[in-house]
Amino acid sequence: MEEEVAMSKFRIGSLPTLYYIPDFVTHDDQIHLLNHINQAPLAKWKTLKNRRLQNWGGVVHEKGLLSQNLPPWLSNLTRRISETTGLFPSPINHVLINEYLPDQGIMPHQDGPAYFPVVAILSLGSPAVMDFTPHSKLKLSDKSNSQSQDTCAEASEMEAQEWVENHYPFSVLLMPRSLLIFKDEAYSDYLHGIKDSRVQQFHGAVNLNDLLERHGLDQLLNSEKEVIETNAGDTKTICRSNTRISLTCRLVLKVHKNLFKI
Ligand SMILES: O=C(O)CCC(=O)C(=O)O
Ligand SMILES: [Fe+2]
Repeated sequence: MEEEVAMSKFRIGSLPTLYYIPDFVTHDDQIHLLNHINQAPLAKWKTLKNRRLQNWGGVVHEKGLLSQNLPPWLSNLTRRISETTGLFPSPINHVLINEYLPDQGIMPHQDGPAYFPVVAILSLGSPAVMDFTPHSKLKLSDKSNSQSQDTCAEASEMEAQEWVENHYPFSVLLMPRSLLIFKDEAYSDYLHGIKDSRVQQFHGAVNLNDLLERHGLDQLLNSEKEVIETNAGDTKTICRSNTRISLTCRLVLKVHKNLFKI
């Protein structure tokens, strides 16, 4: 609970479990991290259809993590994330590094069941807009399965309707060097994804007011040349011109020591 109080100043939007920490790492830290990521052997990259990724900490299976120690340049970062947020019950042991070219993104998805339901994502390079979409299908079928046939059908339908009415899609503007954290409801009731387009709109982003309060629009526009305002302030877009690198830091509670080198 104490940690949630410490984190409360970083809460964004209407969900109690979504946090955004601007400038979590310095410009020098960003260069240092990017150097390590870019110096990794080519074989460390796994190329998917619409992005490349590096997997650190071991292999995640349904039954847990076949763990490998994180290198110090990553464990220094994950230790800081744990200490600052106080939201991880034991040290973060897995980091996925995603690389996106300006027209690449990630499909709406929910993170796998092997992870403890808290995720911290550090953004580096180009900004991006992350969209959160209520996960209604699963939620509704969960509810209808758990109710006993006819007697509860009506109550269940009302509950489902209420659930839909209380869950809205929203987006978050992920600026370079920021840390996004989401857990519990934001983790389980929403899919998250990034559109695979170079131009992304962010005028409805739930952290926009915080960013504007902190930087002012002029500074935001000037500091990141990819952030653009058009139409007399109505439409705000980013136009990604560089690579974005994200570090998704998570915890797998069930760990098997990996005896084999991978
Ligand atoms: O790149 C990001 O910001 C999101 C990555 C993500 O959702 C994941 O690795 O599961
Ligand atoms: Fe994810």
